[in-house]
Amino acid sequence: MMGDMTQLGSVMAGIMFVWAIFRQLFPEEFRRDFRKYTNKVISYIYPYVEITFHEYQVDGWFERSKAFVSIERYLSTNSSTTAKRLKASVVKDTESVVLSMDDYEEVTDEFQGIKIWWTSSKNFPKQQALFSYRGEEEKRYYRLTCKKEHRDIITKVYLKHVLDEGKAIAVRTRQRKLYTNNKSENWYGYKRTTWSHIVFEHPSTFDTLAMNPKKKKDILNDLMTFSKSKDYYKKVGKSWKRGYLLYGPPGTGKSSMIAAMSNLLEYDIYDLELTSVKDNTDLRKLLIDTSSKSIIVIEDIDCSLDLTGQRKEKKEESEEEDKDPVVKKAKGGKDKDDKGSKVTLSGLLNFIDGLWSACGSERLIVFTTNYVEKLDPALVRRGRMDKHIELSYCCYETFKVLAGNYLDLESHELFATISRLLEETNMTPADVAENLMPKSDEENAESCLNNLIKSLELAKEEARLKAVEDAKIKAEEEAGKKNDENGENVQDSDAKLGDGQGKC
Ligand SMILES: Nc1ncnc2c1ncn2[C@@H]1O[C@H](COP(=O)(O)OP(=O)(O)OP(=O)(O)O)[C@@H](O)[C@H]1O
Ligand SMILES: [Mg+2]
Repeated sequence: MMGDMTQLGSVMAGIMFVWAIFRQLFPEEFRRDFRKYTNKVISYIYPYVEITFHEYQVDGWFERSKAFVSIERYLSTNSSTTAKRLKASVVKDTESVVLSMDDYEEVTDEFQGIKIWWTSSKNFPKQQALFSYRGEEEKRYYRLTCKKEHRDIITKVYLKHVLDEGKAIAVRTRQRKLYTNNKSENWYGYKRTTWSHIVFEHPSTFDTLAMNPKKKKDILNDLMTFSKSKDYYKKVGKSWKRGYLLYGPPGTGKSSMIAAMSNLLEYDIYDLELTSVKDNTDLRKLLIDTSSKSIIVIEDIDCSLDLTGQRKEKKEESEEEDKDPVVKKAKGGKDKDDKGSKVTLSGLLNFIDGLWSACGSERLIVFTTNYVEKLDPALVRRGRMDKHIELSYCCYETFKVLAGNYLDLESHELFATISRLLEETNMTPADVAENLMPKSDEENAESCLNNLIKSLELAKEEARLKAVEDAKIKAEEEAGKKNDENGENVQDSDAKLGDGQGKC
């Protein structure tokens, strides 16, 4: 091929020379017709087909062409063994070095016995633009050359293979990211930066997550099934996404589970802080800027905004305010624009499953809350939040996983005492884990278990005292109410210790 190309180069140089003289002698119209016919003749005798892939497309000014990026990845494995001059670049935000062929290099590839030539090159701008976002830098491109008779197989089969393989390499080598949304007012500039990110490295996995094994298996199956169900979702006409609602007291493992999900499926995490989002339109922009294979998380959804079952009242209220400025003034005199976030419940519902939510695919949406009962039923209905997972106080099964993780223990004579105490009192997995962690070199597994027993006994005693205190207050209130009727104190019968309800 190189020999062929050199010969061809000399022929072309000759043609160019003749062309220069020709330009001087003949008028423009004549030259145009002549050029048309010469191109026809050259394409007839030139035995190759060339396809060019530019780095930036005309309509995708900021974004590198996806095809170009995939080809670059594909050739990075191929060219690093065959090209003589390579270009090394550290992929943005990762530590891996990617080798790609340098400009004006040529590598060959083989597909089903067909030889393909790839060259990398660049064009220089004809003139300097007055104003350009990317600067008027050179425009790089890859050019594929193959024999004319292989045109069909190359365009229909080989190119698909290159793009798919390039994408697969990107997935294999990428580092996962944890994104957070920037405040809406910081978005505008020459490039919209709706999300900022860091590399995501959280050690939580489904192995380290302590919970009822049956429940854990069920969640694992659900996630794995989801990740493999592209065709199924298409068949039933649903966009490929799934909503999870994680609820339970603080320290029961909701955030740890999100990290474990991300580690299991290798998805990025978009941690959405709703209070920083100006309005529903900005919420939609954020959604559009998320990628596939990701988990969109809204933590503590009950605290994020006032979304707690007041959809109708809020609508009526704001209609009333809009109609009557006096009412608005009376309600604090604030203009709507003065408020922090104007995201509404219906904006959030649309974010989850409105038309725009179908713009990406393979996405999980996860809400967490400590108070599930406070949420509007519309927000958590099946179809939006498909799976509701309760993470609860530590039970014996949960404790056994933690003892295995923290102390490498599968059994111990103290386990029976701990099991009984866990039934009698409520302690979060976070507190149990803290007690199981050795605090000095002198501590061993047994002393850690004893620390836990002491803490559980203390928690039990505290719960008992609190229950007595609550009962006393309640009785006094009841007595106050009934004082005029019969003057008797009502004995409280509701005082309960941690009764192990809602565990596992
Ligand atoms: N189920 C669990 N399995 C393993 N570790 C846990 C579990 N629950 C809590 N922990 C430990 O406690 C710490 C706090 O847990 P996590 O942040 O996941 O709780 P959370 O439910 O998200 O709490 P919050 O409601 O306050 O956000 C974790 O770093 C982890 O070490
Ligand atoms: Mg949390």
